[in-house]
Amino acid sequence: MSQGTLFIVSAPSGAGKTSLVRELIESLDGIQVSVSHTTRAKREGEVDGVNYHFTDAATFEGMIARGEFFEYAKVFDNYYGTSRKAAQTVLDAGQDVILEIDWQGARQVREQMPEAVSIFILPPSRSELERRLASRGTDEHAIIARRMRDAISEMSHYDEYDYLVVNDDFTTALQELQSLVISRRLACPLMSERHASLLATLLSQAPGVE
Ligand SMILES: Nc1nc2c(ncn2[C@@H]2O[C@H](COP(=O)(O)OP(=O)(O)O)[C@@H](O)[C@H]2O)c(=O)[nH]1
Ligand SMILES: Nc1ncnc2c1ncn2[C@@H]1O[C@H](COP(=O)(O)OP(=O)(O)O)[C@@H](O)[C@H]1O
Repeated sequence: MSQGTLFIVSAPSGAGKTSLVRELIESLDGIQVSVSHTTRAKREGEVDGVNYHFTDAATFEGMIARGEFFEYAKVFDNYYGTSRKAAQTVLDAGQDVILEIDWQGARQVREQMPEAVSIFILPPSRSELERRLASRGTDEHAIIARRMRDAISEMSHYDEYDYLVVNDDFTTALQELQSLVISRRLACPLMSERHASLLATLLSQAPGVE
């Protein structure tokens, strides 16, 4: 079975990547998001095993020691990481997989899988980023201030990515993400099995063709 494509999606906190990725996987078949592990506290409404695998630091460090992470990093003083199992299970099923990770994790993934496609999502302005962080209603003022400070260093890595999407109008940004996934699927070197068998038929027994 052919392997799916691995997409990396990064953005400063509050830019809208979780909302966009959720809509993207609902709107397209054959694509899933990998569920990360984290040591950060669960927010109201979040479900263990769905939004994240919520773990304590000792468990996370045990997984690091056993080499169970494909990538991991410390972000806002907490550990976040993608287990090898989480990403590989989806890819082996022939599905595309999205990793919602920070720039440090993105670097680790590119080293191991240079064919991964990376996308950076930008907010339309700093003030709108702050407004979104506040309007989400999930974080205290101090946490929002910390995320705003770290947003600039996260965004400074934009040029390590293959594509940039500005999340100003949500529908436009979603359409751009859909186009990136679809165009990757149509790319020749990643020919699907359907295209491979069509081409085998078209190019075989071609009587009279030089
Ligand atoms: N390296 C890495 N970063 C992650 C992973 N999961 C999430 N992150 C990063 O951690 C940041 C904080 O995530 P979170 O606390 O859920 O806040 P949110 O992005 O504002 O929803 C995100 O912006 C991601 O960039 C992961 O598995 N690996
Ligand atoms: N294009 C957009 N316009 C206005 N609000 C948005 C847009 N995209 C996302 N949001 C809102 O901004 C907040 C942060 O989005 P979220 O997906 O949680 O961001 P992230 O995962 O990048 O931290 C949420 O309340 C979300 O509904």
